[in-house]
Amino acid sequence: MSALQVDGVTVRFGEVTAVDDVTLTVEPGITGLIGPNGAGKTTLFDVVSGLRKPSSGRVLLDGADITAKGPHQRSRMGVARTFQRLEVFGSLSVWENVVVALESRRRSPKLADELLSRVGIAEWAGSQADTVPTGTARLLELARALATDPRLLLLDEPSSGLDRQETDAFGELLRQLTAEGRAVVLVEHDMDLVMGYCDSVHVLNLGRLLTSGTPDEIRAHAGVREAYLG
Ligand SMILES: Nc1ncnc2c1ncn2[C@@H]1O[C@H](COP(=O)(O)OP(=O)(O)OP(=O)(O)O)[C@@H](O)[C@H]1O
Repeated sequence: MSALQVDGVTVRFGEVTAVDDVTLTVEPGITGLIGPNGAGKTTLFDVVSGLRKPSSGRVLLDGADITAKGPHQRSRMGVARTFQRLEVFGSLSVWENVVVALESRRRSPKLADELLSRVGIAEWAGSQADTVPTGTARLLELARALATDPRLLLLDEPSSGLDRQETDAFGELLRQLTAEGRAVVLVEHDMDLVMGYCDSVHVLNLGRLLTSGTPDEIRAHAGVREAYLG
């Protein structure tokens, strides 16, 4: 059974159709969601995480229809998400940010150190969150998402702010997370990360699903090169 099914989802903002009858599945592993600016990637994440109700269509998590459920219910069901614009608590320390996320699930604060080590930012634990570099703040967002022990992890441009070496370490971390049975979906413009680490890729263009396939299939697809890869 697919971890996630998006079934005929359409989102309209007035005259603009941001997501246009998109049907796709996400299997356990790493899935890329790519496409030019304005293709509808973030809007689709909003629909999957429950922040936006689709104009039509359904969302299924492990086969169960969650379309009517709100973001908190989905979060409790195992959906976690990070944002393109960072959403950490700036006045709290890095460590406290993770503790807040753990406590929201009644999980032990003792897990915070382990999570910070896991994402590679343990040395920043005592720093105030709004003083750390962007790449570190992105990894903190990931640690906060992992604090909820998600089955489905939606990451919106997680590698921005990371250098090449950090991006590769990040890709390896994603592999470990999926080895634990989690499904990871990546909205990402860094094609080395997408092509190097994704098991499958969906391409959106102007709100529609252009194609889906393995990284090699996507690279070879003439329409994708024209619309996006250049
Ligand atoms: N709240 C909104 N109100 C009106 N239009 C919106 C809103 N949110 C998104 N849109 C429009 O919907 C379309 C899809 O936007 P979306 O942000 O989902 O694209 P994206 O693929 O995530 O782009 P990017 O790579 O630039 O983040 C765009 O035309 C955008 O202008």
